[in-house]
Amino acid sequence: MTEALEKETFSFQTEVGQLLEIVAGSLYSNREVFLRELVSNASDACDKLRYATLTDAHLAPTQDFAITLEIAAKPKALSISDNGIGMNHADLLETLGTIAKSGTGAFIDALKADEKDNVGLIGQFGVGFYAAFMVASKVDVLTRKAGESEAWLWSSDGKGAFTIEPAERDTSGTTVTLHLKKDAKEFAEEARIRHIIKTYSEHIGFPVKLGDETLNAAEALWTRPAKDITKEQYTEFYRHTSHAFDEPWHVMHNKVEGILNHTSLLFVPTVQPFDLFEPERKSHVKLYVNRVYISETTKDLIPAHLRFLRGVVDSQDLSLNVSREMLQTDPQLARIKTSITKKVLSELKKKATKAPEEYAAFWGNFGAVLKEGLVEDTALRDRILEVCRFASTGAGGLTSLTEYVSRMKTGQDAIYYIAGEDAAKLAKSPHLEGFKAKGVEVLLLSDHVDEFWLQHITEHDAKPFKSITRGAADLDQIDDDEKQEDTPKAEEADLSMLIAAIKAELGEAVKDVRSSKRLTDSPVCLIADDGDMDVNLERLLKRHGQLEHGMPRVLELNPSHALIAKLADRTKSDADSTDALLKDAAHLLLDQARIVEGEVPPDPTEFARRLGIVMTRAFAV
Ligand SMILES: Nc1ncnc2c1ncn2[C@@H]1O[C@H](COP(=O)(O)OP(=O)(O)OP(=O)(O)O)[C@@H](O)[C@H]1O
Repeated sequence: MTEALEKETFSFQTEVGQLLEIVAGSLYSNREVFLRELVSNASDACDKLRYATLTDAHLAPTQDFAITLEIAAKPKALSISDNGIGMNHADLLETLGTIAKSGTGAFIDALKADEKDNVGLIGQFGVGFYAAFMVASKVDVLTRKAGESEAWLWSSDGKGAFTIEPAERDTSGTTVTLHLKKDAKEFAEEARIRHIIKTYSEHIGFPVKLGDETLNAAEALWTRPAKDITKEQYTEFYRHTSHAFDEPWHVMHNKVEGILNHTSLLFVPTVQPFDLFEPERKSHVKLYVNRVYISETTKDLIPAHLRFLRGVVDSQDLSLNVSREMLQTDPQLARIKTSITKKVLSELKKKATKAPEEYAAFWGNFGAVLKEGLVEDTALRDRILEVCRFASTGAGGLTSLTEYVSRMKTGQDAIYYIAGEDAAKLAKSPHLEGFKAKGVEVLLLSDHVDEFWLQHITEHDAKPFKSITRGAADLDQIDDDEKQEDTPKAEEADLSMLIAAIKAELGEAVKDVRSSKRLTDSPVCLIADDGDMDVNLERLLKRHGQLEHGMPRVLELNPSHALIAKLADRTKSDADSTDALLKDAAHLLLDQARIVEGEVPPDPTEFARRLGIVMTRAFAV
């Protein structure tokens, strides 16, 4: 028997402690949202119990599901009760002392880094239950889990610790009592509470009561015809179901009738949810069967690459007895999933065409997620590619592949791209010089996922994708925008001698040394040889420990650069293999190319020594 008869004291998980300090201390302009958070939790608890009664009818509460508010005048307090699933001792320990939410660490770091925007950040994260401490100096949670006989009282002043002790409760469910802070007494006024519920909780599926009065419509919003629903009502519902604070960027409310009836009310958020890039890649759309909540976070309903969606899907045609485990193999659900995915993609396509600027904001938030679908959803790959947008060296803003192809030059037979970590840095890469000079557009791919979909999709519209940091850049066959001025170049023969000398000096540090066609301003750059792994992919794999050593790269020299021309000249006139300055220059050129790529020279001391020598020579004149 694990029952504890005494009052026990526990410390909050460190992150909760930090969070509570901020929550309690912040002058939150919008702090009435605490009530929405607690009503949401109560509604979730009712949803969960209703689901549990499907398999165990004994668990059903004696009264209809409802959320009941009570106000105490002296001392001022507000309580929120539900006859939902309730919590036992283990649940309390697990949920009301810790934050199980993924992304918490990153969130706390962001809070620490940006003290000014605490409030905005808290809004994005959604503090859930802990929002109670914005208005309460002490919070009591009296709860009894459905199917169990013991009740528990959880209590805390939000200052580092909480207590749990055995208690009495006649029925299962939870009552959260807020002992209001001095400056939060307004939340013990009926009119204020009535207004808050109307504003924030009008359309949740359960009645919220104050005395005999029901304060909300208590009708699942998605069951109403879209034409009767206002923008504000959608926003309220979005915030409620997803514990969000932003406006939805886009609302999709669809009723599909026919072989497989289902209604979906889906939202694309305006801001990135915190757990977007967590490894679990959880979906947050709630599945209902005929208005009975079944589950959230199921990949069987929403593919991982649409995990930014929030909202609900309700179908009359799924079996109510479907267990969460059985969802995985339910063919009906698989069909709903495909239908929703197609619908979302077609809505995104419309947005991308009609409102490209708005779409750019969406793309900035969720493009990297959506592109995961290029790898995972082979059936809808083309449709996903259609709504993909890319930064490029072209006409500013983002471009689609179709637009890119329409701008390709005569003689250009590939879709050129450069991949790296940061689009702004990529835009300055020396590899682009020759392409810019010719007016050939290059896509700037800066999401990790880009390297992976490019392994699967090798061409678009019969044009192959080609990395400009790998293999030869054959720009000669592409028509020039305008005739290039002929810049003086190192003589072919001299250049060959220089190349041979540098190759000999650098040895195995490089795979080869070649004359470059892609450089116009920079003296050198590094590329991956044809058939070798592209530079950025190699870097990513190394960082994730999936690759120990990279391949040596090819060092390209710009024959039109004054430095290279001088060096070539020097090799000719002084073809002495013991020329120390030339040797230093060879290493410096390689290190320079590495630095431009954001890498550190492997031997910084040697690099500094050589640079010192060369600079001394330069100033000695
Ligand atoms: N009224 C309640 N009845 C039963 N369980 C509850 C209740 N309130 C909170 N809980 C439990 O505590 C957990 C934590 O609640 P909290 O509001 O902090 O986060 P959440 O609801 O899981 O996340 P979010 O608020 O971001 O959706 C809930 O997931 C639930 O398990």
